[in-house]
Amino acid sequence: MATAQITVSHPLATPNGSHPSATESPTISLLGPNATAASVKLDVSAPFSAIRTLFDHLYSHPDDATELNAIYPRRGILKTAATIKTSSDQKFTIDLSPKRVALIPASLQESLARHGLKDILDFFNTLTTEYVPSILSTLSIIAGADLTPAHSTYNMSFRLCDYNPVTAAPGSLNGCGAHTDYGTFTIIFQDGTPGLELEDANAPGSWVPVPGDATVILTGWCAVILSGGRITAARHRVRRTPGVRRLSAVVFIAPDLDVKLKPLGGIQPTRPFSETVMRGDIDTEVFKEVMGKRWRYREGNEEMEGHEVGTQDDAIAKLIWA
Ligand SMILES: O=C(O)CCC(=O)C(=O)O
Ligand SMILES: [Fe+2]
Repeated sequence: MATAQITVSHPLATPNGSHPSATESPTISLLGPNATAASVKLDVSAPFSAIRTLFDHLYSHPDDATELNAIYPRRGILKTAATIKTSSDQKFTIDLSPKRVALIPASLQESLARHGLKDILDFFNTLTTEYVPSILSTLSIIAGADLTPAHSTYNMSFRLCDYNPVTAAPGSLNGCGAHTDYGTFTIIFQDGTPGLELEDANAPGSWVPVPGDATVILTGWCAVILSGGRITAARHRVRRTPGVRRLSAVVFIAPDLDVKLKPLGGIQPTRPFSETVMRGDIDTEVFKEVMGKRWRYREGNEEMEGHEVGTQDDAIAKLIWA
């Protein structure tokens, strides 16, 4: 296995949004004055032409899309709510994981392999074997406790996003509504098209654009909890430019499903967590279910009762903080 050298200089020593030059040593530069978001230089790039090919193939071959969706009948793999819903995120996604890939029938695997899937899966495999362990080690330094034992099963998912101009609301600027990812960390590859924005932690409601060619690591709620608040998580969103297509490839890494989400042993929390969290009542699986409902509502894939509508971050904040 290749070992990626990922080092982080002291967060405050790295100016906002600065990019390390080839000769400089940090290969990660933090996008803000804390550990919520970093722009990274990785020796792997996402195969965007294969990603475009796979989306276009599935749009023009509905039988293949139907067969692919059948491996996960509950919600499907290719999500296209934006073709009919104007208020949801105006994007299409392909949501995969190692478990789901294994369920794709061999004949469909072969056909999709030729239409981009092979290159895409090779990319995700390289990325996870070469980079995930070193990113976890780096985050462990910031957390002050070893995060790796809570990630022994590689609970991860792969998402391809197509912010396609042809949706129910072609003029809408809403590509992906404001949210904080639920897991430990997320790696986002972009096709060069801007749109991703981070909320300024010191000025909520104020959004900072990320350069369209940056590869970004964002931390999520599980990292916040396990690190006792030492790691904070960046809210982010994607704005569309009407008429412009944008593709992204995203890996979500979460703790193992049975990990109790509470500050890891030995960590003194930076602010008090709820009793529910401190008792260890919530494991990753339950947390994902709680958070997933609002997530799917925003993305147009699940309906909600009127009184339940609120931002997913408000609901999580209420659950985890004292
Ligand atoms: O497409 C992007 O750049 C980000 C997508 C995202 O934040 C997500 O799917 O959670
Ligand atoms: Fe996200």
